[in-house]
Amino acid sequence: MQRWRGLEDIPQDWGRSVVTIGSYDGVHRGHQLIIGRAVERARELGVPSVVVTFDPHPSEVVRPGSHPPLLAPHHRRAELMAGLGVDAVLVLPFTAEFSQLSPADFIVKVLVDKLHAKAVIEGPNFRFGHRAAGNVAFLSELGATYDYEVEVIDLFVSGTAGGGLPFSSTLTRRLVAEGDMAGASEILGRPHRVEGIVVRGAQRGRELGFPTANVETLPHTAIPADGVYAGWLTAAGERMPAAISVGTNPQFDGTERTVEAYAIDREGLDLYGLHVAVEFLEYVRGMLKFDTLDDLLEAMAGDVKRCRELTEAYDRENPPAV
Ligand SMILES: Cc1cc2nc3c(=O)[nH]c(=O)nc-3n(C[C@H](O)[C@H](O)[C@H](O)COP(=O)(O)O)c2cc1C
Ligand SMILES: Nc1ncnc2c1ncn2[C@@H]1O[C@H](COP(=O)(O)OP(=O)(O)O)[C@@H](O)[C@H]1O
Repeated sequence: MQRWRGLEDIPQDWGRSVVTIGSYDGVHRGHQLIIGRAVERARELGVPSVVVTFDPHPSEVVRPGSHPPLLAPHHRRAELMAGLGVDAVLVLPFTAEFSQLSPADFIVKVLVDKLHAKAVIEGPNFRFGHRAAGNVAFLSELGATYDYEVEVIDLFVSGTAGGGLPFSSTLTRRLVAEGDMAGASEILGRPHRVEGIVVRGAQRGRELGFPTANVETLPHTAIPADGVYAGWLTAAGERMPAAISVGTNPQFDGTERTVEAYAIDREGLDLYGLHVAVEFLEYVRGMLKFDTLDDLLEAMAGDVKRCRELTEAYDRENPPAV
């Protein structure tokens, strides 16, 4: 898959293509349907498929300080898109100047002049151009002039997550913020994951008998609500069942909010400085301040047992693809 960081990275001799445009944060199941259809249509037409996305998130430029928490960093989105068979991802720097482009100018500058769009695949709520004034009706209208077709894919509505609301990044962010990881997984099609470098903490975990890798997450990461979670810690290509703690460690009167993962039954790991991923399967309990340290230790032992059971059950039901 090709990755372009701006319009100037598109090869000069790039021919016609099938394009889909969006933030696609999280590449959730609704996104997967649209992107999957773009890949399929591209194959039918015998041309490559291109996903166009933005960095930073457009809302940050339109309303500074409003950058939403992200479900997946761009490199992870690219990995997921490559997995869907996408041929190229174009990440457009979303500048103040870019945000001023009218819907018609956006179409001409990006879709027509650069990507030579033959087909554009979007969800019904796609908006683009200055003040988000462009919609799929306008996009279709200009297709007659510029020789591209437009296909609109229905929004995916979930069974239960978020009470049956249409799948969206906003809904997924809300579920993550509430600690509803099962709901988030249902929309994403996989457990939510955060990543970053393992940094030093209070060096207390080892004394408690549960060393925890403290993960310095990337800016704007969607971090689940404070609490204890079952999930996995992936380091150096190995995915290990884990008990995860998110919070300020009230037991020790901490103030910094951390994401820490104890790889269950693993001893002697040295993870400092490694880039790791933490996946959240299920909420186990809230962050508490116990009366005694022994009470915390007893609770942690119970958490670990529960996390082991939950991750084992998940892996039994979802055997990894070979
Ligand atoms: C399974 C699990 C449950 C935890 N529960 C709590 C808790 O209820 N209250 C709390 O203050 N800290 C809790 N923690 C966080 C620990 O306080 C923290 O991991 C420990 O202080 C080590 O911190 P360090 O990695 O900075 O050394 C929990 C950690 C784990 C792994
Ligand atoms: N089973 C394990 N799970 C997580 N980290 C482990 C494990 N075993 C050893 N480690 C190492 O120990 C470190 C955590 O120990 P801890 O005492 O909590 O120190 P810190 O406060 O610096 O996180 C991790 O960063 C990792 O390098």
